[in-house]
Amino acid sequence: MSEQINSITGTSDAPLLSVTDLGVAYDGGRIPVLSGVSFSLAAGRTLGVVGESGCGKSTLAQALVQLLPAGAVRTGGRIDFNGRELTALPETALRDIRGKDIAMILQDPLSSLNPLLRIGTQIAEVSQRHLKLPRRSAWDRARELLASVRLSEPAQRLREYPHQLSGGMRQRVAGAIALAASPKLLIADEPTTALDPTVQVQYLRLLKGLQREHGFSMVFITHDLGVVANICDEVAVMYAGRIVELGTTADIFKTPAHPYTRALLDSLPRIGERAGSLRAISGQPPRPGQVTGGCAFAPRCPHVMPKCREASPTLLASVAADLSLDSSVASSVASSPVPSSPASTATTRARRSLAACWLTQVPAEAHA
Ligand SMILES: Nc1ncnc2c1ncn2[C@@H]1O[C@H](COP(=O)(O)OP(=O)(O)OP(=O)(O)O)[C@@H](O)[C@H]1O
Repeated sequence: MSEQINSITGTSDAPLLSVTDLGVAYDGGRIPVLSGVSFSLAAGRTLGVVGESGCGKSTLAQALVQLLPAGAVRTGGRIDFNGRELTALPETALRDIRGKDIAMILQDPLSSLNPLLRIGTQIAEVSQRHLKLPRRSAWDRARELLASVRLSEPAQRLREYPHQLSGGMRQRVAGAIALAASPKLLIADEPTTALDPTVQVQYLRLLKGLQREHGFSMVFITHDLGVVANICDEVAVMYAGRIVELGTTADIFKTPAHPYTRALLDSLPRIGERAGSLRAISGQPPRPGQVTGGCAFAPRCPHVMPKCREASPTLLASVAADLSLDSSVASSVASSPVPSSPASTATTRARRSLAACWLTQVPAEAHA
């Protein structure tokens, strides 16, 4: 599976991060919240993880650093990072990796910053701990990091406390802390959601610039496809705890295959529309534990077929769905071992992405 996914990203290098068939469940393992999640990410690339609220994005972020909340357990799968299987490491080894090789930026920096400690102390302690810098050098580095996240008067900011800064400034401090030990992977969980739109744009530019400079990979979690378009090389679209479409940002935006991806794109405001006029997708996503068999999106899908309610499709090679195809043509695309005539037409639009949808799947040989 990961070999196939790598071929989508267009990178031949061994991935920095590889997630295979990851499952997580709450309530001591009884309520599945992530199922069969697989993807890989090469060095220096950014994967956007996108989906509506409650689809499992933050749970995935927590699972990546092996910091699931109480009551949640990994039910299967593995996570490989930088040549090591994270899911097999003891907690002591994980503690060395978190904050050093893998850093996180969360939506609300107040929840990650200590209100009682000066900004400088909080940044310096990361490089003291993980890079073993002496205190003086760690403070010098903290000042440089504050300058690199474009915080004005860095020397003065070092002596301030989180409450003395605006939300945008605090998020820059969170960025400086995340970069303090030169991580290979940055996981950013909705880092711009709480910021004003203009500050959001500045912050995304900053992150992209820092990534170019330092070369880290990013998993960027967001419900906002507009943000994805700005910052991500690849996109994983999540629905009800599964990845339903995975491909390059260009493919996902130009030729979305999964009806849910289309619905997300259709919900974006169009040029000329009033700001805030986001069209909601009708219906609600299922809550964890409510998914019973079949495709979880079937109850909301305008292209649902009987098969969709019977069995859950896995993430397989897809064509850019011509959703005007009637369902008989669509099912021939899905089930024919050698593409028949209408399917051949469809395979001319075959592209390098995966989708978990009966309507859009084609046999692997059609991609040759
Ligand atoms: N500690 C918990 N115990 C039980 N269920 C939980 C817990 N934390 C989250 N959940 C449920 O797991 C599902 C996935 O939550 P998660 O926070 O990962 O989704 P999300 O996509 O990040 O949503 P949002 O965008 O709103 O943050 C949700 O239905 C949520 O209610």
